[in-house]
Amino acid sequence: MSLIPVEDALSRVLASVAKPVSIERVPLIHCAGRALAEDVSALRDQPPFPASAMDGYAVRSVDVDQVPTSLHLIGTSAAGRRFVGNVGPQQAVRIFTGAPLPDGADTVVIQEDTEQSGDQVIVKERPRHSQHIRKAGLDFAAGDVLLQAGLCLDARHIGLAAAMGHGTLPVRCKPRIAILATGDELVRAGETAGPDQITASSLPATALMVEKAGGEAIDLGIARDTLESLEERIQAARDAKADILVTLGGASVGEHDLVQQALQQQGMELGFWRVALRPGKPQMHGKLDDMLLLGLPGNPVSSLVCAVLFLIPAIRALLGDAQPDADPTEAAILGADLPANGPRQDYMRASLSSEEFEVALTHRAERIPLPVATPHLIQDSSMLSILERSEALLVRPPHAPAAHAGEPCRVIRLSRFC
Ligand SMILES: Nc1nc2c(c(=O)[nH]1)N[C@H]1C(S)=C(S)[C@@H](COP(=O)(O)OP(=O)(O)OC[C@H]3O[C@@H](n4cnc5c(N)ncnc54)[C@H](O)[C@@H]3O)O[C@H]1N2
Ligand code: MOO
Repeated sequence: MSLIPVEDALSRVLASVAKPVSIERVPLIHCAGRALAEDVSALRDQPPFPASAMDGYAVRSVDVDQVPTSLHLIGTSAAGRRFVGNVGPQQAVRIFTGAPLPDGADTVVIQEDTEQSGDQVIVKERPRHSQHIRKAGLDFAAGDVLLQAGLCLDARHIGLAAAMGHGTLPVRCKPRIAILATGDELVRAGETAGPDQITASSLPATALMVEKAGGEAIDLGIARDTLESLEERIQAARDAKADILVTLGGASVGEHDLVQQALQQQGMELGFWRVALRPGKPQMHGKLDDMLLLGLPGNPVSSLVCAVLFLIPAIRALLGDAQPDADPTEAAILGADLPANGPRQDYMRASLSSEEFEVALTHRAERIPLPVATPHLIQDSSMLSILERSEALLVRPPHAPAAHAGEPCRVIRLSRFC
């Protein structure tokens, strides 16, 4: 099978997501990071009544045209307990921030512009008509659609939803992503490794990316390099009703790379295997009944790159995102000279400098600041210490010509995914 371009691979992955996951109602405080499933409208006006924005006195503006003037205090309107009655000529009501404006009053005089003496208040400064009053519905009105389906909910959305009168929101269920590391050489994080062993570092790292994207990570542990061990864990993923099974490693061509064979024995329909990218060439895709299969390569940097390119968009599609294939790159300036690229799309680990270049765009007069992306000299896909020092992946298309420092380039910011 020849290498397929990254865009084709992504289209095939997304085409194999049949439909978004179902919807559940969740209390607001548990909605952080969840994907809103439906448009949500306000159940009431906010504020629901004309309200005072200041502590002071509610008056009729005609009574305070000439100042100083003395008004008769007839009661108090507090937040949560309104004054019942009407403000008549030469009358005032003591009012506090957030309290309903009494009938008859049209202006609030702030406390600092008055003097109170018994049941009289002397207004010393002439107020602007209707000052310090928030009209009913100033913020929003009942029926206004303020939260759109597809939003990834944060504290701002939750505060707004609460003010709109909601206690729960309809969100997409978390897509269930089973993650299976494979290899005789692997031990779990924290376990003592034998002399020929290493830690399955991409198991917790991938789980974190899944959770950040709004999925639920199901840790299937480590399968050994036997068909029996692999098939047992694949069955565990089916039993867990996983939407996606992600395998880590065993995707390449060696005798111990049995993942594809094990999946095929269970009935996998292979989508593609091997993509024209670096790192991550052995990436595999398929389906086992309704379960999407993503075989990520074993090298931990390769698995992270493939998770960014294929797994996260698949999770977004499951969450009902209308554009799961939205371009994740942004503009930057190259910080070093680079040779011409080969036939695979390259994702180079790069640091992003905080000093930003001012760049004149050819098609626009304005100048925009851009970060400088400097690729690390060593690009070994096993090296996590370099990945940790990389804020971005610098994307180089297949056969890109040699490039020079200062030229425009495209980068993927890793903080969006990791
Ligand atoms: N003859 C060829 N050899 C290799 C090719 C090839 O095309 N022809 N491709 C290379 C590339 S590119 C990659 S990437 C790797 C990936 O192959 P596999 O997916 O089969 O990965 P493994 O062989 O199982 O492991 C590779 C490497 O990564 C370590 N590993 C595995 N799982 C984890 C994990 N969960 N966390 C951390 N590290 C892991 C494993 O110990 C190996 O060191 O193949 C090349 N070879
Ligand atoms: O493509 Mo491999 O993923 O170069 O390391």
